[in-house]
Amino acid sequence: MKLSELADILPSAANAGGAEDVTGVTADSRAVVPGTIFVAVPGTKADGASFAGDAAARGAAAVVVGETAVVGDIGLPVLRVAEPRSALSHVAARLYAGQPETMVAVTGTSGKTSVAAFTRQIWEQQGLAAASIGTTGVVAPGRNDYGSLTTPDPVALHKLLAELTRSGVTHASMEASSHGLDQHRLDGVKLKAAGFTNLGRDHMDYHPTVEDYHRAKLRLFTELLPKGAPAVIFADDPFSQPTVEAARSAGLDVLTVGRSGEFLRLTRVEHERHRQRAEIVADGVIHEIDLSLAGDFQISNALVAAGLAIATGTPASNALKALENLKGAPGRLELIGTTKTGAPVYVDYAHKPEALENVLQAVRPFTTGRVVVVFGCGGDRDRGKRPIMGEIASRLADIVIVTDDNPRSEEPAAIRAAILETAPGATEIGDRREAIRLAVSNLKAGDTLVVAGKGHEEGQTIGSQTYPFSDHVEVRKALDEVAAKGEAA
Ligand SMILES: CC(=O)N[C@H]1[C@@H](OP(=O)(O)OP(=O)(O)OC[C@H]2O[C@@H](n3ccc(=O)[nH]c3=O)[C@H](O)[C@@H]2O)O[C@H](CO)[C@@H](O)[C@@H]1O[C@H](C)C(=O)N[C@@H](C)C(=O)N[C@H](CCC(=O)O)C(=O)O
Ligand SMILES: Nc1ncnc2c1ncn2[C@@H]1O[C@H](COP(=O)(O)OP(=O)(O)OP(=O)(O)O)[C@@H](O)[C@H]1O
Ligand SMILES: N[C@H](CCC[C@H](N)C(=O)O)C(=O)O
Ligand SMILES: [Mg+2]
Repeated sequence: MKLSELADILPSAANAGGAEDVTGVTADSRAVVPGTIFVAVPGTKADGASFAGDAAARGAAAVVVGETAVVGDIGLPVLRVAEPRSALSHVAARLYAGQPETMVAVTGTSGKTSVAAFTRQIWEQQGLAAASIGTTGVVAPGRNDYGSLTTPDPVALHKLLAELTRSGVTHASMEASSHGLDQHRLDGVKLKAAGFTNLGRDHMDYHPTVEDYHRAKLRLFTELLPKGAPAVIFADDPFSQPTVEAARSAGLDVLTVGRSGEFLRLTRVEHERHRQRAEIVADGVIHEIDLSLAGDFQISNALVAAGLAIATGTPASNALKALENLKGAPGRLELIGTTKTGAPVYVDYAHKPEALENVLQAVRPFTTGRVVVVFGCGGDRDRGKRPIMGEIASRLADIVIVTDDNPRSEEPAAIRAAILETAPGATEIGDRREAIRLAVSNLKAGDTLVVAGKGHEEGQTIGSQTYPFSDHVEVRKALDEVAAKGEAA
């Protein structure tokens, strides 16, 4: 593609010269090869513009910078745009062309991974070639890649979307993180619909205020969805109303779901041990649905997913029927096993206050004994959530074991101490493996154990090293050990 063919995205490209072919785009000068457009974005640690010379030396076709960036004479077209990150996304979408015909995105503090996975599963059950993209990775026909970012950077994202499209995928659901929205990673994605789950405390290390955080999430509705497109909004959250208002003023077709929802109204829930029965009214018709998932919050996620599927063409009765076969996303209130006496052990990804609160409340109705929780807080992340999570754990669990969860560059004991400040009765065991062993070995009939914070993760990051570690594997081992001891005794 010629540079001038990108003139609608990069206005100054029209007369920049540069006859040679543009072969790619990147925001990292180290990834430049001859023919690449280098987009200099202002980062948290460095200003991309300071790498323009490096990009030129590696053969960049042109450099895209913000309006005020300072770039010396590098012998290349320097194209100025108002928002380099947005330009990066649009150029990536053009160069790595091809997107599944029906794409939806979901945002919210908690539930994104679950909703993205559920939406894919509903589509799959209709016989559609569907994919989901997010924290736990990419799942598509014949493909299950472990993930890293919740919303991939635009270059990786568009390469992926193009690949999925080539392999025949027509439907894709993706997570829109607040970082991703704030950094314009989704600006080049053509969305048919979007969903909102809830808003709680998160990423206070990145966003200055909760309002700023909410505003970043709202971009999905106010800037990315085309006018008239459906916005599926969970109705029972404190932030539902402001989200509905923002979506309405952006001219979207607002579809609310939940107990106070109008599009899908939840009228009754009966909790059973590892499943629940829900009554959902859609367009005046009552549907009785048996979900094989535990937790009220999973019903909320299932409703948002059903809303997205219906809004993009799946008949309501099919979408709701499909909820009966949903499988939870890996590490989201995932039942790993039970002790000999029947005490269930769950692995869950709750690593923020509202999530921990929800998961502990979710297991209470079917716990006749004690609720036991093992958790920690990540290092180099929001410090403010530590005492909040300590308080929640001691209020909602009967036994609290505070352990490590990716301490990263911080002193692990100091992280634990910040949690323990508000969880005075808790037991402190830094070694996560030991913490899990102790918790499992003390379980009695009627108890429920939740190992929270790492979910699907496969590593424990201590300092700058990531060691293989999986809650799933450790719980399994602990359950086997306890069973073996029981037999030996
Ligand atoms: C905090 C954050 O969001 N960082 C993102 C940000 O990086 P940054 O601002 O720190 O970049 P920087 O180091 O200051 O460098 C500025 C620019 O110079 C470039 N550079 C740098 C060095 C060089 O030699 N040449 C060069 O061109 C860098 O590639 C970058 O484009 O811009 C980069 C390029 O777009 C992103 O890749 C990077 O995401 C990193 C990988 C990251 O870890 N992000 C996490 C926090 C994240 O996005 N998480 C969310 C939310 C998860 C959740 O909800 O829990 C997610 O969607 O996963
Ligand atoms: N709708 C919900 N409301 C409250 N808590 C939820 C909800 N859905 C999930 N959770 C809790 O949050 C955890 C993470 O869920 P999920 O991975 O689906 O959310 P996410 O938004 O993708 O999170 P992340 O941003 O960390 O990837 C779950 O393990 C559970 O504890
Ligand atoms: N995407 C989140 C995941 C946090 C998971 C938790 N295990 C932790 O390490 O804090 C982050 O990197 O902040
Ligand atoms: Mg996620």
